[in-house]
Amino acid sequence: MNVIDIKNLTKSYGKSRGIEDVTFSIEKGEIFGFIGPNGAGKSTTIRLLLSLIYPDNGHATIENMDCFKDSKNIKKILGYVPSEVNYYDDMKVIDLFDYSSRFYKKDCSDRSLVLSKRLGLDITKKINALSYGNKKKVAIIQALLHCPKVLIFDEPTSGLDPLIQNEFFEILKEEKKRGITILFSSHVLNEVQKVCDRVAIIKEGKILTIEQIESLRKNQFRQVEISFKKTNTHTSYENMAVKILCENENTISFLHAGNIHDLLSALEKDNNLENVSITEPSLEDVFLHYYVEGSEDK
Ligand SMILES: Nc1ncnc2c1ncn2[C@@H]1O[C@H](COP(=O)(O)OP(=O)(O)OP(=O)(O)O)[C@@H](O)[C@H]1O
Repeated sequence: MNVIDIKNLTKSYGKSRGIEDVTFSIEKGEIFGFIGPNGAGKSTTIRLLLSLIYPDNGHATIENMDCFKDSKNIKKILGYVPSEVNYYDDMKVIDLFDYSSRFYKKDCSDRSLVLSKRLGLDITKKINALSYGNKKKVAIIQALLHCPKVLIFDEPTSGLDPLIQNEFFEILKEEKKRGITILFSSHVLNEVQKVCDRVAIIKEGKILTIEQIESLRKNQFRQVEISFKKTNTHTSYENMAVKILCENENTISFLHAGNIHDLLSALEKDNNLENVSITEPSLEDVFLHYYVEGSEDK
C-alpha cells in the first residue's frame, strides 16, 4: 500500500526552476531516500508535501489525503524535520515538547524523555543556549514524539556527531519495524546506504532514477582498476567506462556497468596489462555517475 503518492508535481519560483514532473510513491513501512546535489529540488518537493508551498501542476497524497486540500488532517499523522530549524529561543526544551504534545492532545512526556536521553539532549536548557546540532536534535524529537504514522526528514543529520547519527539511524530502523513510513532527504550518500530501502535521485528538478539500494550497489556497477606496464593511452577502457574515477599515465580506475565479457575480452587482448582489480564500487561513486555536472547553487 502506498502511503505517500506524488504524481507529476511541478513547481517553479517565477522564472527559476523548482521541480518538474516529479513522480514517486512510498510504501507503508519503507524508508525512502531522496538524494540530490544542492539545489536539486529535495526541499521544494518536501515543502509541497507539507503544503508550505503550492504546486503549479500535479498532485500528492499522504495516506490517501490530498496534501493541498487536507493538510490539517495530514499534520496530525505526520512528523517533519525541516532542513533549517528555527525556534522561540527563550523557551526551555522541555516546555517546547510539552507545548507540542498539547497540539496532538497526547501526553508524550515519557517518549520525549527516552528520545532525549538516547540522543544526548539536555531538556532543561533554553533553546537559545543550544548548539546547532542540539537544536537539530530538538527538531528530530519533536517530529517523533507523538508517534506519527509518517515521518519526513529534510537533511536531518546535518550537525549531528557520528555517534548520535548512528543512534538516530537505530531509531529510524525501530520506527520502520513499527510500520512507520519514512521519507529521508540527504546529500550524504553514505547515510542513505545505511538505512534506506529505496532511493530516488533528483537532479536539476527532475527524478533521474528510483532504485532499490541493494540493486544499485550490487547488480549494476563495478569498479575496475587497471595498471599498465608502460604508458598507455587507455582509450579502449575510456570508451567502456560510465565514469572515470582516476586516471594517470600507468593506471586507470573507472566505473563499469556493461557486459562483463566485453571487459574481460579487452583485458585479455591487452599486452600492456600489469594488474587488474574488479571490486564493488562505493555507493558514492555510483551516485557520482548520476551526479556528473550536477552541482548547482541555490
Ligand atoms: N524561495 C525560493 N525562491 C526562488 N527559488 C527557489 C526558492 N526555493 C528554492 N528555489 C530554487 O529551486 C531549486 C530547488 O531548490 P531546493 O531548495 O528544493 O533544492 P534542494 O535539493 O533542497 O537543495 P539543498 O540540498 O541545497 O537544500 C533551486 O534551483 C533553487 O534555487
